[in-house]
Amino acid sequence: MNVCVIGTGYVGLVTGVCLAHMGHDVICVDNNATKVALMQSGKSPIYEPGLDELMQSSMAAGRLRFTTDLKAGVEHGDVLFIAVGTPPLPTGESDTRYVEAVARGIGAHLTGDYKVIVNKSTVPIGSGNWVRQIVLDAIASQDTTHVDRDTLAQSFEVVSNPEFLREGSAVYDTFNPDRIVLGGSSQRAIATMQRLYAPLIRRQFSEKQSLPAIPVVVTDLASAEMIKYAANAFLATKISFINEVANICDRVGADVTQVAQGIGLDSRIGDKFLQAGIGWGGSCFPKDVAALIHTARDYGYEAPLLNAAVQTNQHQRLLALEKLQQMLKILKGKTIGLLGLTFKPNTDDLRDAPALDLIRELVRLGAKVKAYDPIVQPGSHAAQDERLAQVDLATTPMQLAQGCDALVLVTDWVQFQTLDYAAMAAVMRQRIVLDGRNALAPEAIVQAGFAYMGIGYSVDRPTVWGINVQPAKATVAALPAEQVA
Ligand SMILES: NC(=O)c1ccc[n+]([C@@H]2O[C@H](COP(=O)([O-])OP(=O)(O)OC[C@H]3O[C@@H](n4cnc5c(N)ncnc54)[C@H](O)[C@@H]3O)[C@@H](O)[C@H]2O)c1
Ligand SMILES: O=c1ccn([C@@H]2O[C@H](COP(=O)(O)OP(=O)(O)O[C@H]3O[C@H](CO)[C@@H](O)[C@H](O)[C@H]3O)[C@@H](O)[C@H]2O)c(=O)[nH]1
Repeated sequence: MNVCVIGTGYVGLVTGVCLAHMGHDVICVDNNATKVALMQSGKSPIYEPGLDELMQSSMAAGRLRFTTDLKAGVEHGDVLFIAVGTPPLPTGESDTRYVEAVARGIGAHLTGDYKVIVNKSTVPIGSGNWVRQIVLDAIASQDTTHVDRDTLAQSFEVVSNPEFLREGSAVYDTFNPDRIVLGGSSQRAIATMQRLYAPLIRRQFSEKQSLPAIPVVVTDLASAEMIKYAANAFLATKISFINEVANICDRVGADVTQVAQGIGLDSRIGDKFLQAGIGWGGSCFPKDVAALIHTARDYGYEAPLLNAAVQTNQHQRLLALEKLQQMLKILKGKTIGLLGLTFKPNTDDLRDAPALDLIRELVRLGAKVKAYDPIVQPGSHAAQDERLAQVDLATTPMQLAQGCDALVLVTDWVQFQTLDYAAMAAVMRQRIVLDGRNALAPEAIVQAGFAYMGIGYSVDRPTVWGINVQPAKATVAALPAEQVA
């Protein structure tokens, strides 16, 4: 089928590339000419494992093109995906101006051939009908000579098809979704979408044909839109829940990693998204939970559970600061080294990253902040972010450790598990590791000469400190087990 994807951020680009890999003929449109030129040269503007290779092979096969020309894209596509950003406004409400601009642009270029307009962006409940109206308004003001306006008005339908991919595993997630959600009232539009996704649903394009077909949820527009918000809100709440349990573990002397394992084995709970740490961030959870709370408020409902999930997260995101203060007391003049900056591993995305809150507060308290991130390297695009202006970016973990009073693991990049911590300890001023993701082996870190703190770890494990442990006791606790009498 002929497909047009408008907006080539994480979602648009990955959707376009994967649909091309499935055999469709895809044009991706973006209004950022620099980005389009980069993609035309076969390079992805985002860091996403596996994307470049797939992109280049589909381009070579002639099934994937990039342009700034919306008209060409609209004329080409039987299915037109809207995949532009919906960032948060200061009120928490979703900023839908980019979706609106694209819907207007589509309406201005419709040809009279049947097209399905797909809301792939995460949009407020009710946006499907709103997009339809914007397209109709644009048709009404279209300067058409070739097709009458009634024909144009009947030539399209709107479907909601929310996206559930995660950054860092976006390609894998697109080819292996847990479900596909299609919202709309037109049988023809839904059938078109099912035809589009048929190779994916039956996994016909890959070697994974023996796996069961991917479930397709067909529903109305509003329910499809709500499924997206409810999924993200549930996952964010689940993380806030385990973080709250971790904070209690810290106080009572239990180990949250063991607790997570213990509850996760209950199939009603499940073992995913139970990793306690310094809070959830990224381009989606914070903005989507805020948008759902805002929608609830618009309808006179306060959504107390969602508000509590956000509140717990706000506390969690500054927990590292609290723990550093417990250990180092005065942070003014101290040097803190951050291991990782991005909101999660395998992405260069800094949107709403917990590291940014931590940097802001450490700088405010007079600490010097250094950071090492495998992707956000000095000179990289991501490193230009003005919120990193006061951060001394290191090019190696050793360079990071030099002169630090403490290291904080902020992002659980897998390579941080196997750094030469003994060598790093040797060049530090004080030897403290605060593992903000519970990603390291505490015993190995202590053996390398560090005092180790996790999030929600038990004090009865001799090598680990909890938040309520006084420094004197903690010094003893950090010694190798045989020396703790
Ligand atoms: N990032 C994710 O992991 C993810 C996952 C699921 C859903 N979503 C949702 O998908 C949507 C897109 O998110 P993203 O992170 O890919 O966004 P993004 O901000 O990374 O990218 C948006 C792209 O749209 C382009 N654009 C803006 N206005 C345009 C216009 N008028 N015409 C053409 N192009 C235009 C921008 O240049 C940019 O390249 C959002 O609603 C988001 O909530 C994101
Ligand atoms: O057990 C966990 C799991 C995640 N996180 C944090 O939660 C945030 C989000 O992580 P993740 O969900 O893996 O990343 P995203 O790429 O933001 O993906 C989420 O947001 C996307 C955008 O809506 C959705 O499509 C995905 O389904 C949803 O998982 C990150 O800061 C993680 O560090 C934890 O703290 N503990």
